[in-house]
Amino acid sequence: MIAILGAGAVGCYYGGLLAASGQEVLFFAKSKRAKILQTEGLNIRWSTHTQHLKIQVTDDIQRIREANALLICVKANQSTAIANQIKPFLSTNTMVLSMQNGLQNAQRLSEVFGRPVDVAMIYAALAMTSDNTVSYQGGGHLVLGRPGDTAAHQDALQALADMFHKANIPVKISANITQDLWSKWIINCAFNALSALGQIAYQDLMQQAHLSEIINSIVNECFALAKAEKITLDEAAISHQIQQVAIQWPLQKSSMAQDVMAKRPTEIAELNGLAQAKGVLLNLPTPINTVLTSLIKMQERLY
Ligand SMILES: NC(=O)C1=CN([C@@H]2O[C@H](COP(=O)(O)OP(=O)(O)OC[C@H]3O[C@@H](n4cnc5c(N)ncnc54)[C@H](OP(=O)(O)O)[C@@H]3O)[C@@H](O)[C@H]2O)C=CC1
Ligand SMILES: CC(C)(CO)C(=O)C(=O)O
Repeated sequence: MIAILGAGAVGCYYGGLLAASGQEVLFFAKSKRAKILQTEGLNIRWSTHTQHLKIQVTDDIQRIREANALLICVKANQSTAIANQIKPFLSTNTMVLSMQNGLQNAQRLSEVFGRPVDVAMIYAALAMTSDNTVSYQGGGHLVLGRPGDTAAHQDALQALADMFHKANIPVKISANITQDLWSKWIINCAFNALSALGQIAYQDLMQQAHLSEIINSIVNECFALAKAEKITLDEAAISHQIQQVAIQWPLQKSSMAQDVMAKRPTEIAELNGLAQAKGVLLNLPTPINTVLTSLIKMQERLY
């Protein structure tokens, strides 16, 4: 059984596609959402039509013990709490995959579980538009890896890749997971907080010269942090990907924009807040990441 922990945008989209491919999937959700999903089913809203799926859902965390694969789809700021909650029920054979943004999820989860955890970087634009509807705005491919990987772990990654391939989800196993994690993290630092503060979609964001200048500054601060940590990045490729975000997902607002709109705690500490923290440690200036972190924290105080 594939366990989907967290029936939000990412959990519902990827879990829904895995279930639609005929694989056994059990969604773990909080009781209100579990009830709605179990009785009314899950909708995936594509641009042309809405796909309706009957799915299996529970709020009984103990059933994690039945899982062959566990996909962690809660926000990164909930990783440690949820890991402690499920640890007593997690079988030693269960493959664990973090499907979250941020640089620190695998390390956090593996510290609690006492074993390695794989990560998936998600290049998709998704949003919940009701308790049982996820709206797809584009993309969808995954990049998988295990931080600190050695060849011995390739079988587990291949098994996870096969699981996604069966559902026609494009997957790449990373040749350099640290580099890929940083690249995705920089993209999130560039867009998530700005989109949240302005409740602005990526196309509108990039069309405004003063905002794209801020994005350049955020990215340059992150590049300097990477250099100081001796992480080799393909800076031109990341800058290109940043331009592509507005082209591929013009109407998407970041997952942080969705959090602010719903008055939920954000992942700011994992994104621009982490850049700020790294800057302090490395004695490097990160003024723009620091200001964005403060502004998002002020938003959170207004809830
Ligand atoms: N949305 C997107 O397009 C993308 C998101 N991501 C990343 O994916 C990760 C997931 O994001 P996303 O799906 O958007 O977030 P959502 O907030 O939509 O989903 C997270 C879900 O987990 C649930 N949850 C939290 N704690 C528990 C718990 N103890 N038991 C069961 N369920 C729980 C939440 O419920 P509740 O809200 O009630 O707390 C919520 O439904 C994040 O790291 C995000 O940055 C990455 C790429 C794209
Ligand atoms: C890929 C992207 C930028 C899509 O919106 C995302 O990761 C997020 O919103 O958190």
